[in-house]
Amino acid sequence: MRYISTRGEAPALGFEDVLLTGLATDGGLYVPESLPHFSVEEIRSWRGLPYAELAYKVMYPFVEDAIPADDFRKMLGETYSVFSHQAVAPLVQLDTNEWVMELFRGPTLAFKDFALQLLGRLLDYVLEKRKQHVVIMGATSGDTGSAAIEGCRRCEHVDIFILHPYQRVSEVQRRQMTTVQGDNIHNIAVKGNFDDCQRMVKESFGNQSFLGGKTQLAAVNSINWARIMAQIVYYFQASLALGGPDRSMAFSVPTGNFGDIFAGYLAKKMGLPISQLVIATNRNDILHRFMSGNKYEQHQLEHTLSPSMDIMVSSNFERLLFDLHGRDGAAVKDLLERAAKGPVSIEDYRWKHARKLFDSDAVDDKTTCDTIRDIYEKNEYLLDPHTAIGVRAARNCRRDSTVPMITLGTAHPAKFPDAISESGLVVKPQLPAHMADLFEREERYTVLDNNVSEVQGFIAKHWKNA
Ligand SMILES: Cc1ncc(COP(=O)(O)O)c(C=O)c1O
Ligand SMILES: N[C@@H](CCOP(=O)(O)O)C(=O)O
Repeated sequence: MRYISTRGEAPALGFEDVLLTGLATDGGLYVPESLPHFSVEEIRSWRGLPYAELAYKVMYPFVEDAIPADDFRKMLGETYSVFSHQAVAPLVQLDTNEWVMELFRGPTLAFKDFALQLLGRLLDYVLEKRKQHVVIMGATSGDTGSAAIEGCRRCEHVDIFILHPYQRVSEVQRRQMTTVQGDNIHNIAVKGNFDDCQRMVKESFGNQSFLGGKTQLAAVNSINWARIMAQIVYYFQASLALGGPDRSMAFSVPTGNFGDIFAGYLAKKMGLPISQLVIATNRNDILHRFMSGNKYEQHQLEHTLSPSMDIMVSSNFERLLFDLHGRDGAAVKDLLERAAKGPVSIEDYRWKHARKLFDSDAVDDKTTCDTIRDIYEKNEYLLDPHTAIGVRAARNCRRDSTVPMITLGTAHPAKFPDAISESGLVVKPQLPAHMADLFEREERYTVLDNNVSEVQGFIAKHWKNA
């Protein structure tokens, strides 16, 4: 399998290099040159497989040139054995044909564990083979950071630098990152927002001279293709559990960086019958505004009760734009260069095609709280604020009530106690046993200005062999 850049100028790469490269040298994102396609018969034959084996079936075509089958199976077995539920991604029913898929049963309680537990193992495997070192540089609005640290901290050949927006992640999220001790783990609180952190990461990938040529950067954000690849699997899992592929499914996806829903779009292209994909955003609703009116325009970022989705520059949207533009990298490059300067639109027929692929909704804090409260009162089930946005959008956008609607449950409610109490509930979501002493653990992080040179200088000084 070869991977090509969405901006059309970087060299095509194989899986190993894509894994290590993160962002393409032309500033684009890597996507597979072509996708595997599975027949209904083949997908049906996967019913009842354990999650790790299903993951093997779905993902192996993407990695087969780089990793022998037995090695990949072993990695997947280890990856999904650390989840706390036997089903790995269990489904919870809210109402007739309405479900939440709990993607927060991994070690750091968010959907990021599905990909980052695997990414750590993939990096270890490839770096050990190559006897190579990398510096991981990642941006987080709260969940990617802890999942990346947990997934990669035991890798021998990495140093990890995670940038989070200072005072803009929940206390649980911050502590999940800053209390992990290790000489190769560095948390940086940037006096800015998530978009600033992500911009610094992308700029640093574009010019890595600050590392003095002694090592290279690797990505843990969903700019790394391996992240998206691992997130495709649970769409198959949910569908198979509810009668797919012999019936169609609808999914509602709490959306920020557009990685998770892009994985759903790929699952559909790979043959999974999906009749509806709902983009569910908070008030940082650039994607909903684009879907509603064909205007892609950045507004001032708002701080909401769903901080992990406080994102305006949605990285993976570029991967969709690439497809919408017939995989014309030059057109995507031109569009995104113009989008950095002001509002842009795309040709009407392309936009209409996007609207056939996705529905969308934006949910404000009050409605998020109302949804958390309503579902708790009716179902005695506690939603985190991101999942609540997904459930609300699912209800608002649903096209066919006979089709199962599955909202991706992206985080555990215990990560966001403020949103739960804001919704008027007195119930206190409990952290699981392995995190019971989180508030007693010692924290370690460095606060830096919103300045890329300062951040790069810090990394250059602190990585192991600097
Ligand atoms: C809890 C939670 N829900 C939803 C999202 C949005 O996912 P994506 O960025 O893949 O759109 C994020 C952040 O990525 C998240 O941390
Ligand atoms: N919500 C994310 C933001 C980063 O998204 P990613 O999927 O590109 O890593 C977070 O919690 O950090």
